[in-house]
Amino acid sequence: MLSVRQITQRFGGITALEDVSFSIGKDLITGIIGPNGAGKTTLFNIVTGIYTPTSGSVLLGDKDISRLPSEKRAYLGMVRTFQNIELFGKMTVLENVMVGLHSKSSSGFLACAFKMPWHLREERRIRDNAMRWLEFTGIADLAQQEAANLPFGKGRLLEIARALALEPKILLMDEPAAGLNSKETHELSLLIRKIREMGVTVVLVEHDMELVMDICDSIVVLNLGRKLAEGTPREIQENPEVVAAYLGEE
Ligand SMILES: Nc1ncnc2c1ncn2[C@@H]1O[C@H](COP(=O)(O)OP(=O)(O)OP(=O)(O)O)[C@@H](O)[C@H]1O
Repeated sequence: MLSVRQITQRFGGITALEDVSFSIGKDLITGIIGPNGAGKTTLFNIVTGIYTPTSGSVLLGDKDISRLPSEKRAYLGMVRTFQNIELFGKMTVLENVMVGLHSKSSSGFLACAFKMPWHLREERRIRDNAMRWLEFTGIADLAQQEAANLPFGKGRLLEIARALALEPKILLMDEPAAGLNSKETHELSLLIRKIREMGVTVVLVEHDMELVMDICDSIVVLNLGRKLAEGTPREIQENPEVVAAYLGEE
């Protein structure tokens, strides 16, 4: 469904990625891992449209999206979450999810300004829909709290709720477990599985090896800008080259 073909990325004299190719299976959870400096963030930024690769392409189905900006990729069903949570602090938790839905709303400015009946109906529909995603991620009880007051782990769940409200086909997550304690990480693993069961393809860049091995159906390992291995968690754990790359890091 999503594939990268022969991606090379250079920054001046540094080659961050060289000739990286792989495909991501529909309705699966795919993890991208690798030691520090392997090129994971660079690859994530290319897939999500922040960087245009020096060469190579990103395909969604048959469509070459390598040069599409992030917001256009969102229209095609690719939505991302950030490692540094980006929420509207002054708004409530519920409003944070509603904001994303308003951008998809059909209700125009005048209808909104004059509070026309169809606008109010639309507003209620958006509110109910946003609430549904707060329930899905387990934070409905916090709907009326200011987002700035949320504990870190709940903020991460809110960011996931907001991304899901856009009804992505592919959810790309940048280190979703970063900063979470072990209980929160366990809850996150259950949530990511639930997202897959809903028929959403999940791609994550993640340092937490336990989480990756637990939830991923497929793993791509990068090392020094190249693809070192690709396979099931078991195949990756048993791959001597992968083990050596990680040991070399210590
Ligand atoms: N904007 C940039 N300009 C110059 N060099 C860069 C840039 N971004 C990344 N690099 C270099 O590219 C290489 C890969 O970096 P990248 O951040 O993608 O690795 P990573 O696997 O995400 O690492 P980490 O696990 O430490 O976050 C590194 O050598 C890095 O210094």
